Amino acid sequence: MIITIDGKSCTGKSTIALLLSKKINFSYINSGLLYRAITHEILKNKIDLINFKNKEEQIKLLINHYNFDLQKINENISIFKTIEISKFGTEIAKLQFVRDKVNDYISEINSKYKNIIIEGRDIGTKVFPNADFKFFFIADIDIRANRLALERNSKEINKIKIEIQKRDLEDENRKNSPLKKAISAILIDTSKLTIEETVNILEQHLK
Ligand SMILES: Nc1ncnc2c1ncn2[C@@H]1O[C@H](COP(=O)(O)OP(=O)(O)OP(=O)(O)O)[C@@H](O)[C@H]1O
Ligand SMILES: Nc1ccn([C@@H]2O[C@H](COP(=O)(O)O)[C@@H](O)[C@H]2O)c(=O)n1
Repeated sequence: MIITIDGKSCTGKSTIALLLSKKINFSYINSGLLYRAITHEILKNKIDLINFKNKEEQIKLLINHYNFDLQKINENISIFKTIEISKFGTEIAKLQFVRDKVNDYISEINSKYKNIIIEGRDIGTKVFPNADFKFFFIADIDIRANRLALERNSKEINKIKIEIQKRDLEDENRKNSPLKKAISAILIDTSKLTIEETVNILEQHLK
């Protein structure tokens, strides 16, 4: 069985996907982390991502030789969650060859597991349009900004709000696999829900 969770930034996709996967004993893929890992690799190789349009061939060459190491990625989540990687990750995710690299890897993992939860932006629309269950998360922007500020231990709520809004806008308006709700996806507004309540609601839908 394939369960997909897509939605806007900071709506709780990865938190809920991880907890639900443990509760119902499913495997779990956080596709955003894969985009972040590629972005980290590019920055590590000193490719300047400001105005990277003329560096696409260089990036393509690097990505061709890059192999995802899920264990290493999961051990270094905090490194991938920086503001810099969040910002450039959204730019890098616009490139179709990057999306192909991530989606090929997702397909490879999926082929090894019977039951899986995958979260991201285009999983229910593009990657697994025939998934068994699809969810789409939304939440009030102020609540999302407060949640991320809490996570980062920051008081810069307004700055964080602008950062999230910018990422949503870029994800929704890009040409390749834009963020949008699949028609068959169940809409979940996490604004007033606790983490536990959200997990329980999803579990109820699966019954
Ligand atoms: N229902 C909730 N109530 C309170 N806090 C929540 C809730 N859901 C998630 N959070 C918190 O909000 C923050 C963002 O959640 P999370 O990283 O899971 O979102 P996301 O949608 O995966 O974000 P992104 O796509 O940007 O990676 C986390 O600190 C998480 O603990
Ligand atoms: N399926 C996906 C998942 C993510 N992205 C892009 O990657 C960025 C980082 O993802 P997070 O979920 O970790 O925030 C995100 O802002 C998207 O631009 C994507 O395009 N498709």
